Amino acid sequence: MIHARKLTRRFTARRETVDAVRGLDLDVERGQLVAVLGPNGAGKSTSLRMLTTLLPPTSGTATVAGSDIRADPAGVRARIGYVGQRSSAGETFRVHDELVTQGLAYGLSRAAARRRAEEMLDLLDLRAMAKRTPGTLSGGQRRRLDIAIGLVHQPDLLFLDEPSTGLDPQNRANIWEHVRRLREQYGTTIVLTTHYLEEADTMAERVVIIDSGRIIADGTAEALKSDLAGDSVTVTTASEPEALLAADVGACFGDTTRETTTVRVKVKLADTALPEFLRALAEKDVRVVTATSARPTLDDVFLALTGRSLREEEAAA
Ligand SMILES: Nc1ncnc2c1ncn2[C@@H]1O[C@H](COP(=O)(O)OP(=O)(O)OP(=O)(O)O)[C@@H](O)[C@H]1O
Repeated sequence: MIHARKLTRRFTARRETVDAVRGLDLDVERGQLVAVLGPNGAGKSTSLRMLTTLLPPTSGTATVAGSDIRADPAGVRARIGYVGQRSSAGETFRVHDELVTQGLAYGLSRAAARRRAEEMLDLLDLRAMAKRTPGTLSGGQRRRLDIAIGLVHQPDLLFLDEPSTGLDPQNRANIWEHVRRLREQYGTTIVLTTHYLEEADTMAERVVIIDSGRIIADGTAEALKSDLAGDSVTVTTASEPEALLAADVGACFGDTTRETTTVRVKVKLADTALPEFLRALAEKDVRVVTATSARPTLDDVFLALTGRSLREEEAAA
């Protein structure tokens, strides 16, 4: 569905240049649900805008839904849907009429546009709002309308730029529910950007992490977490000298850090490492007060790769 090679985009504004995307190589197969994750300014939107032909690349090539983004942008646009960060719905038409109008704009016959509008009202649970104007919809409903508009021409591939940003947790979950339904019913390939680590982790089958215009990790959330971050086991000891001893023992298991009486060890699999570690500590007469194990998050993956916390950067932004 997508084959991008060395895509770059440089912006020049007021004599300042920004290399927003620096050599994007990406292959997405039909039917995949891919979440593109990264901090503010990482280049997510710019990448999507190049792949959707909204922005010409500075260099590089890409084939999207069978057409070259430079040689045949119209061919790309005919077969993809794109839902940007800003709402694409106007304010004057009612929801149903807006969907029909968008269908006509894509060249559907009036009958086909009506049929498709009906389908979209059901798929995105918008039927109760069919006669309302977009201005009267809630944030979540409006987002669903944007997605419905992006799907009117039945694209094989849908790009969603931060579909759940700005929504409360319940509406975010609801958007994901609809994204999943879309995939199950139509087999649509979906590429979306998100800031939400937990969403990318639990909802997408593939996570592409972008930082400073480059892909720094690509795989299933599980694989990224176990390959790049690993589990950890943490013990607190009864005294600081015992923690020093525990840190020595921990070093035999993996990278170990200590803070006063707390010792944290990175391990491959915490479930088996924790009892072994505790046995080794008992042999050295180290008195363990608490013992916990933790699975990594995608933030730990980002931290391992960049030395920065995505969560903290988002909070600061
Ligand atoms: N039209 C433009 N002119 C100049 N710089 C731009 C332009 N568009 C984007 N940039 C810069 O390119 C970089 C990447 O921006 P982009 O919007 O792709 O990031 P992003 O990962 O989507 O961020 P966010 O999560 O905040 O939407 C940023 O440094 C941004 O300021």
